[in-house]
Amino acid sequence: MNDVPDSKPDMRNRSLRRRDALTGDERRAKSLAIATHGAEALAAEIPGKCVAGYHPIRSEADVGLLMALLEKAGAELALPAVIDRETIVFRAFRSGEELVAGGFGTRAPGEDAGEVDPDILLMPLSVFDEAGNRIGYGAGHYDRAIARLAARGRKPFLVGIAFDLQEVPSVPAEPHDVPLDAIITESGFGRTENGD
Ligand SMILES: Nc1nc2c(c(=O)[nH]1)N(C=O)[C@@H](CNc1ccc(C(=O)N[C@@H](CCC(=O)O)C(=O)O)cc1)CN2
Ligand SMILES: Nc1ncnc2c1ncn2[C@@H]1O[C@H](COP(=O)(O)OP(=O)(O)OP(=O)(O)O)[C@@H](O)[C@H]1O
Repeated sequence: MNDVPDSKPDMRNRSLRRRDALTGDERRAKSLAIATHGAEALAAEIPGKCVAGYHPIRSEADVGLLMALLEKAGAELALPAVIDRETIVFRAFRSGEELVAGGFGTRAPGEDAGEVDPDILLMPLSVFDEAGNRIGYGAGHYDRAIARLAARGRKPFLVGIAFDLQEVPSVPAEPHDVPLDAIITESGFGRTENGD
C-alpha cells in the first residue's frame, strides 16, 4: 500500500465521474430531496436574507426548486456571473427571470441586474468531507469571492450542495480554503463543526 495523498485534481476527476454516471431520473429525484431538506432547514431564518444559488451545469445537483422555495419563504435570490478568469460576482435574480450566458457554460442575470453581497451561498461541490472541506472545479472562483466578501466585513453562511457519492473521508485543505458551514445532500441537511 502507499500513503501518498491523492491530488485534488485526481479526487475531483474521480468524484465527477461518479456524479456523471447518475441517470437524469436519479439526479432529479436527489435534487428534489435536496430542495426538501434545504427548505426545511433554512426557511425559518430566511426572510430578508439574500441567497445565492447557481444555475446547474454538467451533472450538478439542481437547486432551482430550493431557490424557488426559499424565495417563497422571503429570500432575495442571486446567481453568480463570471466577469473574468478569476472573478465571479453575484447578481440579483427572481425565479423565472431570463438569464444570459454567464461564463464556463453557466447562465446568469445580465449586467443590468444589481450586484449583491449574499448572506447565504449555495455552493456546488465536486468533492467534500464531513468537516466541510471542499473542492470545486479548481478555478478558485468561490474561494476568491468569499475572500472578497470577508475583506468587506461580510461572512456569508456557506452551504455546500452535493450528492452523497461525492463525499470522501478527507479533503486536503489549503490556507485559502474556507470550510463549509453546512452541507445538503439527498440524505439530509447537516451543519459541520464550523456552522454552529
Ligand atoms: N453551476 C455552476 N455555476 C457556477 C460555478 C459552478 O461551479 N457551477 N462556479 C464555480 O466556480 C462559477 C463559474 N466557474 C466555473 C469554473 C470552472 C468550471 C469548469 O467546468 N471547469 C473545467 C472543468 C474542471 C475539471 O473538470 O477539472 C472545464 O471548463 O471543463 C465551471 C464553472 C460560478 N457559477
Ligand atoms: N483567496 C484567494 N486569493 C487568490 N487566489 C486564490 C484564492 N483562493 C484560491 N485561489 C487560487 O485559486 C486556485 C484554485 O483553488 P482551489 O484548487 O482551491 O479551487 P476550488 O476550491 O476547486 O475552486 P472554487 O473555489 O472555484 O470552487 C488556486 O490556484 C488558488 O491558489
